[in-house]
Amino acid sequence: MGALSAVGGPPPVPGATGLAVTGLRVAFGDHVAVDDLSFTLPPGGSLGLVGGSGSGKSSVLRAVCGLVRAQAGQVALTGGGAGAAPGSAAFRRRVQMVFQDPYGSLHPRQTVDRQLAEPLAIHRLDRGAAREARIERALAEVGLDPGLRFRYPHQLSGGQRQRVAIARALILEPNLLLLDEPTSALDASVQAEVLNLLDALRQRRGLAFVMVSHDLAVVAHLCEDLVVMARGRVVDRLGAAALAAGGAACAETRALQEAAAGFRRPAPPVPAPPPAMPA
Ligand SMILES: Nc1ncnc2c1ncn2[C@@H]1O[C@H](COP(=O)(O)OP(=O)(O)OP(=O)(O)O)[C@@H](O)[C@H]1O
Repeated sequence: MGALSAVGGPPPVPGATGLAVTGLRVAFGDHVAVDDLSFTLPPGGSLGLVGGSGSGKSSVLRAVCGLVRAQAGQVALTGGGAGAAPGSAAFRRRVQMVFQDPYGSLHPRQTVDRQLAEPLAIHRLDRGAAREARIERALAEVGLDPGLRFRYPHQLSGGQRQRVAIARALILEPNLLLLDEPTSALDASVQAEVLNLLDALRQRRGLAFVMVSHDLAVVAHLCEDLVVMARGRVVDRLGAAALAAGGAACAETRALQEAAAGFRRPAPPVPAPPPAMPA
């Protein structure tokens, strides 16, 4: 990614869903990973969760979608999704997660077709022509060639695997995507393709995003707002434009900005113009 750039975000669409997390606490034994954490995501909005390693970012996403049990706090959908209670089938349909490592999140012995059909079967949406139509649409939406439909994960590139994982998340037509470092396992050029795909899907479908990333440039590119975490707590909240402008007031945010600047690759040298031909 290049310099940090702010995004405007799509206008809210009717039925767009948001998220309210209040007083969330997640502990693993004696270790408190998330401590009294609250944030809101407006319907159709996009929020980046950033912070150092071990600050609790992934635990927040896992608690929101019910993969880990929260010891305290509330998770509620707002906007069009209000009323779908955590744990209900309606919530599981509306909220989908995309993981960092598509190799780990896809079943190694199942074809793309089967991976995409499974959520449809769970939610009883696989009757008759609906199964075919949904699978074909999901593949097209993530730009995957229909010829890859009966391949296994090991027969795909890393970028193709992550597209399958995104298609699997989209096939139930969710309103909120939880993205846990969705591009960090990919090569830089493929990262940009997948980020552009996510951005386009968000605009097209009016999706809301919560995205965890180490990479401030990635988050600033895709998200309008950022929450900075340290030691399981929120220590800063700022807009992508403020992040791009630099000079955050919070020490943790500044440290992330400095780390991002330190890792930014220098621009490639501009080739010298060819020598002028004698007249
Ligand atoms: N299943 C688990 N069992 C025990 N401890 C866990 C578990 N999951 C996370 N932790 C611990 O909780 C803390 C927060 O982890 P978490 O993965 O949420 O952080 P993170 O900010 O996403 O880190 P990273 O950026 O390195 O992925 C860490 O100290 C981690 O070791």
